Amino acid sequence: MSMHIAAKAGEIAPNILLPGDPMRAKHIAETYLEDAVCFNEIRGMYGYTGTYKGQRVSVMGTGMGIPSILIYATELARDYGCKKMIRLGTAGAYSEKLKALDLVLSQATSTTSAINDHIFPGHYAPCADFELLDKCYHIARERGLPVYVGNTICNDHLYIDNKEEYKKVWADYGVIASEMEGAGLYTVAARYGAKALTVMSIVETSFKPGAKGVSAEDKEKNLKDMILLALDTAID
Ligand SMILES: O=P(O)(O)O[C@H]1O[C@H](CO)[C@@H](O)[C@H]1O
Ligand SMILES: O=c1cc[nH]c(=O)[nH]1
Repeated sequence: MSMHIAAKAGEIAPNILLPGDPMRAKHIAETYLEDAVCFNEIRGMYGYTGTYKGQRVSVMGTGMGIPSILIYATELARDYGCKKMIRLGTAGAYSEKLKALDLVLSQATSTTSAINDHIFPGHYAPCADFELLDKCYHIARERGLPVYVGNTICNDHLYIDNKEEYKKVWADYGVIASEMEGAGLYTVAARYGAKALTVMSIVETSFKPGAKGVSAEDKEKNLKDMILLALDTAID
């Protein structure tokens, strides 16, 4: 067991999905994994291991924000040997071409966080593992999913004054969407020799059509599409 994860050695699979929301981890395990066994309940951060298409896969929540995911991703990669770490989460649109429920694969991530300022003598550029990114993109295209790949921003805040002006600065330089954990995940994965990718669904956009008009059925289909995309990317 590590400081925040109760699993014994070998109870967590090398390939793991990492939603921010622990209840989403529970939903994925109960709905998409066979023979899922819970390996963590510490702090309500549920983690499960089961099988998908005959292969062992784990899923665990990470909480919100870089400090939270840094703790879990470090323990999973360093102490449990996780090798493929796929974050799946929700995001805000910065590019005008994105609409609600589009999928975004974070190729690289800018950040407002200072996590790396004390490690490097310059500015580190956290990026996705190319193999995972390439595989995920091609599966999404084969399935006809609305998928976009690009630089994203990992913010330390969700709420900010003058949000539209703030977004425009990043969007003017090609940043397409925002979330709050990816830079931590990509940095830790690199440090411990794991492959990482962030897959996101757009839930907030000030552009048309916005997220408010989206039906419950479309949301459910989008969640299912994203989970199956992440699972098929995660297996060997
Ligand atoms: O849906 P998740 O994975 O939590 O991701 C996004 O949603 C949360 C904010 O609502 C932040 O954690 C952000 O990164
Ligand atoms: O704008 C948004 C929406 C969801 N999650 C974020 O981090 N930002």
